[in-house]
Amino acid sequence: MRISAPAVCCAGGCGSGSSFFLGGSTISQIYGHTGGLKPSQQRRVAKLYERRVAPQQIVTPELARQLAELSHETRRQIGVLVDRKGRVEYVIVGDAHRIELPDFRRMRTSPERFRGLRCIHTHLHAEPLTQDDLTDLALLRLDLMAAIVVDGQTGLPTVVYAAHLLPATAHQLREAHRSPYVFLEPRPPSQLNLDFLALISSLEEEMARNRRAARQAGTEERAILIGVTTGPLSEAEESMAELRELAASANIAVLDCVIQRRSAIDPHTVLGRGKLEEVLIRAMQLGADLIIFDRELQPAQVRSISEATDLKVIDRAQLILDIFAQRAQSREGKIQVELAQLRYRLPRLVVGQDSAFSRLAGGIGGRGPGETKLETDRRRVRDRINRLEREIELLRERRQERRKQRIRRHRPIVSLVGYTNAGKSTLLNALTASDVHVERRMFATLDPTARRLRLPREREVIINDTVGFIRDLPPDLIAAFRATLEEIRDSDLLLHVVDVSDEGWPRRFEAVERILRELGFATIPRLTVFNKTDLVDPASIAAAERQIEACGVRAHVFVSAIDRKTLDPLLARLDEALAHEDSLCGQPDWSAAELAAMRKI
Ligand SMILES: Nc1nc2c(ncn2[C@@H]2O[C@H](COP(=O)(O)OP(=O)(O)OP(=O)(O)O)[C@@H](O)[C@H]2O)c(=O)[nH]1
Ligand SMILES: [Mg+2]
Repeated sequence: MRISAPAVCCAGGCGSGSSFFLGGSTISQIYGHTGGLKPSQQRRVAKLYERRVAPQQIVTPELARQLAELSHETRRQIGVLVDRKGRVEYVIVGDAHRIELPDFRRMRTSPERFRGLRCIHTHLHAEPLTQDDLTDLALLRLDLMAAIVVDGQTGLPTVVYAAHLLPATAHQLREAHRSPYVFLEPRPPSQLNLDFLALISSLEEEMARNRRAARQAGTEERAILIGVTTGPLSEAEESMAELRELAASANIAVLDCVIQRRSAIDPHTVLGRGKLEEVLIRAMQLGADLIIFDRELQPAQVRSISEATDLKVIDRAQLILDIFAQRAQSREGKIQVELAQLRYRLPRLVVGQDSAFSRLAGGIGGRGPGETKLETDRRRVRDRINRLEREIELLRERRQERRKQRIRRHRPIVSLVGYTNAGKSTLLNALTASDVHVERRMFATLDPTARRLRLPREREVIINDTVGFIRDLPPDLIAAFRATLEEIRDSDLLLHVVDVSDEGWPRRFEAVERILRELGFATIPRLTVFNKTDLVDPASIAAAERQIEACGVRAHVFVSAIDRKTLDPLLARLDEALAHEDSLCGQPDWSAAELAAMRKI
């Protein structure tokens, strides 16, 4: 069995389905391959809509017999989808080997429930459930998949093969390679004495229990993270660890991480098709709400992956944008984030996916517009982008005015820059006895804060806290935050704060230097401030010192922002640097080749 594209059926049996009037006014649509059926056969197939099954039963012997007889006669598989009340909701005709289920994934179900439909269909060659049957069971989250074997001689049903899904926790999946399916013992239709309703409610209870257990305090959504790489596995793992941190910062519980190494990225599905199906089945078993890819997805890729699942699919850039959206406080911050989100999402608006607006209103989530709404949505997004750009331009001019005044007062400006979470705000607080918001999460700071700092030699400087950087910062975000980042441009000195307790610091250092270069700030003198020395042993500090000096960075200092005593050398260095700005010119303006060399350390 395979899931078909959203079913569009024409009346009268054109090969892709047909419609019938049964019992007066109701239209009963037969889905699938109806071409070539005699009108009398079509009528009998349509009559299947009138059958009822007791809710506790999987299938009645009568319905099984009718399905078998019709299949035998037409040499085609015939199937019905039955709801929890025992009503036949869909009738589908296939060919001798398969039938295609209508695609109803757009109708979302709660992640704590199955679809509320079981599929009962016939098999003409005595075959048990096929891999396609099982994949449909999982991807459509059906209550149950059953295949009635039709006797080739008599046309009567012999046995019923049936399977249902088994919810699991991430722990169970890791420990026991638990199969997602439970197969019932094959039995003749009259001996299927299982209370179907009781079974399905106990499975749904288990699913809800697992979800509650996976819900960590304060988390709102549950995700599976996917990394696909053509490079070294170690880099993919490091990047995945960062994606985990980002997810935590966005209040998302991570249920599982999957990394696949491939010789090439699949242009349609990113992962291989088989692997993608496996991930989707896993997501269903674990009760995930969304899948997050650790790379940028092209609009077409989002579309084709979304078509294979009713889970939400986002990429790393979108996750970062979501965090920014959750954090933005000031009017300017909010406008900048909204602009970045809209620019990012415009080419990615997909029919049936959440609209640009519902997402902004509701954070990560929601399903949205149909085809007709899409064009209106695109136009509205473009209009809004134009409005926001004008607003940002005004704010930018105001900012420039303020900066000019500051420069007129001749106070040197020092800006803290660095990777997110490096400790910039903590350092600002320690240096100026302020209480700027500090958090273990990434992107705690979005709005720049300026404070006055008095240096030992009575010199007063302005010190700026800025938004943290991250590897592969989404370009839309950089563009939108240009106004904020311009604050950095007028700095007399940059303090590049590096978290030395993070083993991956050289790569993070490199990412920040690269962004500074791209923003045109590489010529501003820089002092590298290794922070969090309280978390590492002296040997690691010495090793870091050797590494950085090997790269020609002489201007560096080691501190622990949570221990004021360690800040004196930094203050002295600042004083000295601002007294003779030339003393910092030893900081190289990194070329691409130097950055590559840095990376190999
Ligand atoms: N142990 C230790 N923790 C530190 C130190 N400096 C900062 N932290 C912690 O590191 C985390 C991040 O600190 P922040 O000051 O928010 O980092 P940031 O660079 O401003 O981060 P963003 O604003 O997100 O870019 C917080 O939990 C701090 O308490 C330090 O020297 N030692
Ligand atoms: Mg901060």
